Amino acid sequence: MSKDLKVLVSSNDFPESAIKILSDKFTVVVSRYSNYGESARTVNREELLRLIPGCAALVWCSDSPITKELLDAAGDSLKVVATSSAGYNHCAVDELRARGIRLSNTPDVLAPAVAEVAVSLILGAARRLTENLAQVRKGVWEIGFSKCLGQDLRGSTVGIVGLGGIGRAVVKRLAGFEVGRFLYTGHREKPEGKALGAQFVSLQELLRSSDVIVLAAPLTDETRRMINAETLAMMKSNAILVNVGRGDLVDQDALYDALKNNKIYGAGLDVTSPEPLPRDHKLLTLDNVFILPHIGSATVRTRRDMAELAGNNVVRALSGEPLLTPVLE
Ligand SMILES: O=CC(=O)O
Repeated sequence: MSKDLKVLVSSNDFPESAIKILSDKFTVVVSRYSNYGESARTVNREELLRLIPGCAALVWCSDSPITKELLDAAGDSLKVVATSSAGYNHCAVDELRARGIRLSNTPDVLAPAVAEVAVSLILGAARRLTENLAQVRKGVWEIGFSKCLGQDLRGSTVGIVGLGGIGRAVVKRLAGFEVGRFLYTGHREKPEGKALGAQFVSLQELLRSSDVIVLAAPLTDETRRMINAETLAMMKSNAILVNVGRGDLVDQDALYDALKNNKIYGAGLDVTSPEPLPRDHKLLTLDNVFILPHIGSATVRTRRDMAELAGNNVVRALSGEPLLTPVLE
């Protein structure tokens, strides 16, 4: 390891403790800009193109796409990309593979925080928080024996699509809500499912039986728009759909139609397509959707843990050791 090796950090808000992990060993170059907001992203793109030539590692701090243009500018010196995120659908995996560049992500460390947001979304949709909060703002409180009544989690069937770290953390957190039964679906039955008392079923069975459906799957060609007009039609009329994965898991036009026509009860979304969702988007006209601005992992501790894991992956890669959390070795 040597200070001759340069590491580029793609955003100016990367935690100090993670910068230190890198700067103890390498020369660290940090972008002057953040990646949040379209205008910052635009200037940051130029900044990164300017800074990346000669860098051995790139720490990526957002879910904006890593472009071929950036990888071309990096050239042969780039050995590893460490994305500070669990999802890596923005990471041009095929390009990295073709160039022999290693890739790491930050799974697991964010599962508890994302699961907390999943629980918030379930409660937000089940207890109709969008319309109830609007009542408070308007000064018109209409709660009676028939108006604005929500749904109980107690006794409900909760279906998890994708029993990875986040899915499992959701089940653990919901256990205290006296849920009736947990179902899950995915590529195969998992021993962890049994340990959690969750039953493995097909996607169709999960959609037909669940009162609450939590999408905790990565975005891949297989999962893209897995929730569409056809699969929404399989859901119960009291179903609540929660998405903490990626916006493109859901066909939003079909979701809008299902919510508008009360084909399902409600939705809670931490992720949308695009992000930010435009202020005039039709989903924002509905009372029965509770939307958050992609804050799943946004706690001080979790963002720091993610950043430090990304930093340690760079250290491992540049010392010729196996990555801690590899996507591409
Ligand atoms: O969405 C957040 C992540 O993938 O880390």
